[in-house]
Amino acid sequence: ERSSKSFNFGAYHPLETIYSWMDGLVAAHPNLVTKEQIGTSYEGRPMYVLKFSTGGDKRPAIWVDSGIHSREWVSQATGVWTANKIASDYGTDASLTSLLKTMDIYLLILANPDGYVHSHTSNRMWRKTRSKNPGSMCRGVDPNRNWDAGFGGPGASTNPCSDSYHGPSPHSEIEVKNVVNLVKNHGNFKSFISIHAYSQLLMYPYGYTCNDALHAAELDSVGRSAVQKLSSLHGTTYKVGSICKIIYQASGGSIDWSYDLGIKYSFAFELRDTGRYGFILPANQIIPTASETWLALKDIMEYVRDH
Ligand SMILES: O=C(CO)C[C@@H](Cc1ccccc1)C(=O)O
Ligand SMILES: [Zn+2]
Repeated sequence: ERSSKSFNFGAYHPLETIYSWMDGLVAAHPNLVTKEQIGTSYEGRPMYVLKFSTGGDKRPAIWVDSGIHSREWVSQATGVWTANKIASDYGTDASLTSLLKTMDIYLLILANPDGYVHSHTSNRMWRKTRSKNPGSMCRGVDPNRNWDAGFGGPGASTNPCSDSYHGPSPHSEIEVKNVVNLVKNHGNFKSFISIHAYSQLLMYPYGYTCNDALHAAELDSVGRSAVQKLSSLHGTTYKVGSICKIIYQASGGSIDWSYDLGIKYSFAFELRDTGRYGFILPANQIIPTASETWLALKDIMEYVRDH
């Protein structure tokens, strides 16, 4: 079977390839990485988180998810590269090693597995889940409008055929429910980071309102520091701000839910680019994108570790 050595991080891979690569990563780093199934998707596919831990029980933890919107392929590819980076650098990168002495990292690479398969096999531009909507020919709920945070408010659609359809009720989507259950049962997450593409933005709550979050000033300064590190690698420029102010009002978003649950350090990345290729980012930009993004992720994680 393919060892993780020969894996091409600079390509977009189908679900099965990513899943078998995950098994290879776990096998190669048994004292650091475990794979936990957090549930299944609507169509019955397993949902796996990679847990990076050096011990303890329910240590303070950092959540990172990618691929909640299936068409944003550089997001899932960045998740794969990041998983490998953490496993490879543990033990040599002093800062990461010290972080993993006291904290755990949970990484959900394929947050929307059904949508990801659909975007590979049927419709490259598919964004939502693949659930059936009663009384409609249109499938799917926007998993980033389905969280119990300003649910159903402005910035989401009531139309099942819309790409921002919020669904019949909060957490109606099993893919969302699985994450909600894990995060609530764990109870010790300090940071919740969701990776999207594209626009080159680092955002913090809120999306459901343009009123400032209590910790907006702190989150803004953490964000600015992180994007400075990001830009230092290839000169890629990002904007920083609250979701509502920097792009648009969006209700039911994941990081609004995590923030209101008390997970202060909640952020959403919008990776490359700014519209030239959009969702169809050439594969030769995966590694540069993931590499620069890691500098920002690491900066945020170090801040969380130290505060
Ligand atoms: O998918 C997008 C393209 O990645 C933009 C994201 C912006 C967003 C991100 C986090 C929370 C709420 C909205 C969205 O509309 O859900
Ligand atoms: Zn998105």
